[in-house]
Amino acid sequence: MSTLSDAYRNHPLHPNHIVPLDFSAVRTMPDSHVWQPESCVDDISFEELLSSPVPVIDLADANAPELIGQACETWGVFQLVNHGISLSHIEEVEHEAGRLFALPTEQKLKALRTPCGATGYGVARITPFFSKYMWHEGFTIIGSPADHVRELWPHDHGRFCDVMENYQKKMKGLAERLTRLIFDSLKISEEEISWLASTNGSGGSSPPSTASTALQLNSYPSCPDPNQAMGLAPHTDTSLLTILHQSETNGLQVFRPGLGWVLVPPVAGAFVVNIGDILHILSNARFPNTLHRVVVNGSRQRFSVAYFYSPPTDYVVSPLYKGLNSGEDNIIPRYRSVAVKEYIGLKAKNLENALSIIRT
Ligand SMILES: C=C1C[C@]23C[C@@]1(O)CC[C@H]2[C@@]12CCC[C@@](C)(C(=O)O1)[C@H]2[C@@H]3C(=O)O
Ligand SMILES: O=C(O)CCC(=O)C(=O)O
Ligand SMILES: [Fe+2]
Repeated sequence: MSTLSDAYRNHPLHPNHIVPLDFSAVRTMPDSHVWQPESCVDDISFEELLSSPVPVIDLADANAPELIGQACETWGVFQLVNHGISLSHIEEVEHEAGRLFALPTEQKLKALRTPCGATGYGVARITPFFSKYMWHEGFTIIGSPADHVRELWPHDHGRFCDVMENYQKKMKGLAERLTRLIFDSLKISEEEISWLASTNGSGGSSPPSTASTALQLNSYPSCPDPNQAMGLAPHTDTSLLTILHQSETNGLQVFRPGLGWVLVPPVAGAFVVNIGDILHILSNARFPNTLHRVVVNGSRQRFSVAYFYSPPTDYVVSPLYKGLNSGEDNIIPRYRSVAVKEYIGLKAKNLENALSIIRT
């Protein structure tokens, strides 16, 4: 069975598209990082934001399944509170991420992602598609980060690894729970998603889930001219769904057609859940794959931690949603079937057109 790392191995990156800037040494904006003004600031006003906020859903609320279904359909993104993962666990992850990004640049470069690799320190994978660089550095983890982290802290890598591995386990449980709720709202049966582990909480032994998952630590250093910079350029996630925690500094914006860029305000302990391309395909385009970006700050460094959850890379994705009522049955599939690994390859070559290539 192939893995997420295998899926990226066939799409090597140019070395120029791996190494982040040494942000600690920068006092003025290098031209390589200056974006056209119109691509940076055109977010909606505070008043508009108040009248159209990204939904915040309490997972302990009896209506949560219905509210999640609605949010997926209208926004493709929502904030989740009362999800059962304690703030102290999240803060531990942020603390370790902060420790990593605070290392001197030459130290961080010891954990640099290789051109054919999927994990380690480096710029965002979408970098080659833009003529300017982003004000961002990242660290990607798939499973155990030990190989990279040993290079960073030869005598003291255990704590970082434990925290990240433990967090991935928690995220996986939450991702499975959300996936079940979401598929339920689409009237897609468990049999059609056999790759999803049956963690029914009854204590019985259950088959291991083979979902593809990755944890991405993001750092957006404070920037001498935030209006000219881009933290993370507009993109959709490839995943089925992404569960993100953002530190207390504003930065994440989602694009709402007809409205513009809408801030997703940080809520302590909340997760931002957003629909990725794979769920957009599975839902036969009923759920939008939310376009989002990150703007940066003039005085504060911002961190976020994103957990990407997808079916196994060999799984063939096709529109499973056939309508909620029998009258709607057999609605026309908007996309052809595509294996997860094939889709990753299409996106690695055509960031913006991957979905149109598989459109029927
Ligand atoms: C599983 C993954 C999704 C991701 C590529 C990756 O291998 C790990 C990094 C992820 C990330 C984070 C920043 C935005 C993004 C588009 C990118 O460039 O790297 C996503 C990728 C994705 O969703 O395709
Ligand atoms: O930093 C953020 O808030 C968003 C990060 C993101 O979009 C990603 O990692 O894909
Ligand atoms: Fe993203």
